[in-house]
Amino acid sequence: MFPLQLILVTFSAVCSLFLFRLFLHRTGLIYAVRNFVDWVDEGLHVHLQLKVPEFTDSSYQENQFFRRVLLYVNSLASLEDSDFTNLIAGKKPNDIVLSIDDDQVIHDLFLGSRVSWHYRVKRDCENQVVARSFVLKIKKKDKRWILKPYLQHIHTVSDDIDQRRKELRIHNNINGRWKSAPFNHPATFDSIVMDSDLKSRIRCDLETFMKSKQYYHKIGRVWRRSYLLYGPSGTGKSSFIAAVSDLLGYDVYSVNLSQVADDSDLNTLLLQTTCKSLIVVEHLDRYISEKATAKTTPAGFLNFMDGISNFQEEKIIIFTMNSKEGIDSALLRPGRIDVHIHFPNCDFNSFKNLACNYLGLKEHKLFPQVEEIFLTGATMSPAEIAELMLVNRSSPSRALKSVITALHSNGRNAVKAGPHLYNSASSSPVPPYAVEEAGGVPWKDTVPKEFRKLYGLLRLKSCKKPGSSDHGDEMIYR
Ligand SMILES: Nc1ncnc2c1ncn2[C@@H]1O[C@H](COP(=O)(O)OP(=O)(O)OP(=O)(O)O)[C@@H](O)[C@H]1O
Ligand SMILES: [Mg+2]
Repeated sequence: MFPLQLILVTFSAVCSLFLFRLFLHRTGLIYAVRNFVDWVDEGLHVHLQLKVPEFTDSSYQENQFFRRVLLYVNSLASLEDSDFTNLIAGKKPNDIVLSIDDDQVIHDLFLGSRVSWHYRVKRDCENQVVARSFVLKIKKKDKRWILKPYLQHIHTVSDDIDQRRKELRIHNNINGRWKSAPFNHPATFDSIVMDSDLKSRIRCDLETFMKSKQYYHKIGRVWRRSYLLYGPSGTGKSSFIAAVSDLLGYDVYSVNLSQVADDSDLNTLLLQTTCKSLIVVEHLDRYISEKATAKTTPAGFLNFMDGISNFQEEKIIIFTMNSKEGIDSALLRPGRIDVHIHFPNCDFNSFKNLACNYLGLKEHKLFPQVEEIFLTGATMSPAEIAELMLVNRSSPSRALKSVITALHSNGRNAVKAGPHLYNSASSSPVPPYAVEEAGGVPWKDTVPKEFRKLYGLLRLKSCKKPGSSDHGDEMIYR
């Protein structure tokens, strides 16, 4: 009898606690309780107040730190959670941003310590702003260990916001000089169709890189990262570069190697690039195969890559190729290329993503038919499929039928041409959208043995072609 009573009492206590919590939440009382606890906590500590005026008193010059604090405070999640704040139009169309209101106090948590920002605005009799300032309030006991890192943190965050907001530019080399223009490519990380797991790994890799200055310096490496994007034409490599530029807020320096006069020209161009930029060399395989017209020497090109690797801080370098076959392994070795990303032709999954993006379709009665055709080994590039969807967007059924017809004829051609390397998942030696850290061959674990054997044979054959070895000692263009 006794244990039953105990269970009943415990059960009713848990239920009452739960109901009480629910009541607090529903009525907003929990908010009042939290405010009260904060108020008591504030009263129990001695505080230090630091003023950040908009203008310096002496010379009436703009205080750059005020601008940084304004950016920082407006980005705080606690502003979103506050009782009242301003909504204003952002710089991009349809962009709405939060902005702190006169006399508002916003709290922030840094290294476990609570700090607050009070936004003070002085107005004249015509309601015009005369002076603005922020007052930072921190506990005196925390000052010694949080103030310096906190101010540094504000610098970093505001830099990051600045970087994302600035107008992106693309620089192209013409006659030994960079010519720049606004870069308004619409591709974003969300609009790129690729395996979602791989996409988030790449996004994470890029974002980690951005935050790793201190780590790189600690291990004595130059803060830069290089990527190789390889795959058939029209699979999204250039769109991906635009998406990376949009994600990081980095300008693009697109190196046109055929416009480079010689090695020293290439070197000078490199020195003229700014930090926080993407250096892009597209279609490197094509340039390498045109040995006769190449104006840089192999050593000059390796110097260019090493120049970025050894001296150029806060840069991302992206190379694109249609195929890695026949490329000298010295060019692709770890340290020169950190990450290899494969861009394959469409499989059924990427087709479905394109159908969702371009036609707004999540399901359709023709999907099983499309899947069957993909299973036969037929494939097309995302660019080809996207184009068919775009022109037929007013009728999704017509769009799908045209994709089916095109896949059928591609499939027939593919059968006539025999197996080729970059096909859908079933016939490709490299899984769709593979990513390899330099030196790694992850697909070995996932691809059936027979395909690896077949790929081995194909590689052997292609290696026998003169000058096509990717393991050879000799340089690939002379
Ligand atoms: N993975 C993809 N996701 C979304 N759109 C894509 C993708 N691949 C291609 N497209 C569409 O096809 C067009 C051409 O793609 P993109 O220029 O990026 O291909 P690429 O791989 O750079 O080709 P190339 O090797 O010929 O330079 C893009 O404008 C885009 O609309
Ligand atoms: Mg391209």
